[in-house]
Amino acid sequence: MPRYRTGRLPSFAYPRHALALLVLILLAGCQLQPPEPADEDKLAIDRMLSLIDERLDVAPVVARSKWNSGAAIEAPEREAQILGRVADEASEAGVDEAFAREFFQKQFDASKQIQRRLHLRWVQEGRGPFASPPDLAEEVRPVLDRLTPQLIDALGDMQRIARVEGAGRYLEARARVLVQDDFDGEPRAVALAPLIERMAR
Ligand SMILES: O=C(O)C(=O)C[C@]1(C(=O)O)C=C[C@@H](O)C=C1
Repeated sequence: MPRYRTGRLPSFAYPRHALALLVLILLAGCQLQPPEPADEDKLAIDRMLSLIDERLDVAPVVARSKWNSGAAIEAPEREAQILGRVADEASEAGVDEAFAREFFQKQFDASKQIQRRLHLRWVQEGRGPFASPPDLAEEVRPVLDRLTPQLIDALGDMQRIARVEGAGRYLEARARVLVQDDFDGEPRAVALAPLIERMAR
């Protein structure tokens, strides 16, 4: 005897499968939407990145000044002077001193990378001196000094939002837009490393 399907099974079971499938799709959708920091935190990250960019932008000016004067790219006494100030101001602003020092050391390293690469390029080009480059002590270093307290302030914000989910991912994506880098992204990666290491993805 043929067994007849009653028709109950499809009308009962398929809607349940469809519902389960819908729930799975919705859950997958939730997983595909990575968490994003709040607008206020995004603004703080953008400000930090713009300051890093501004600081890196001074490196070619330093390079031109040193090209003319023949001064060494590495200036350890100047780094020590900045780091001393950074330590004082960071502790006043409630920023972890080791974090602030590491951050500024990486900004020096990124600047030196840019300066070395430019000098190498100018050697290869057989470049002569630049016409009236700015004075390092009188004109260029004061620009960097004005950025120092602003960067420390921004580091305080980064410390506060370091555990915000998605902050690190947002920072990395925005860095490609806000921090220019004419050297294969290497100096930029160096400058950003202390932040990327600490920010939750
Ligand atoms: O002031 C200089 O001589 C620079 O080259 C700039 C800078 C900096 O980024 O502040 C970079 C490298 C030096 O070792 C010291 C300081």
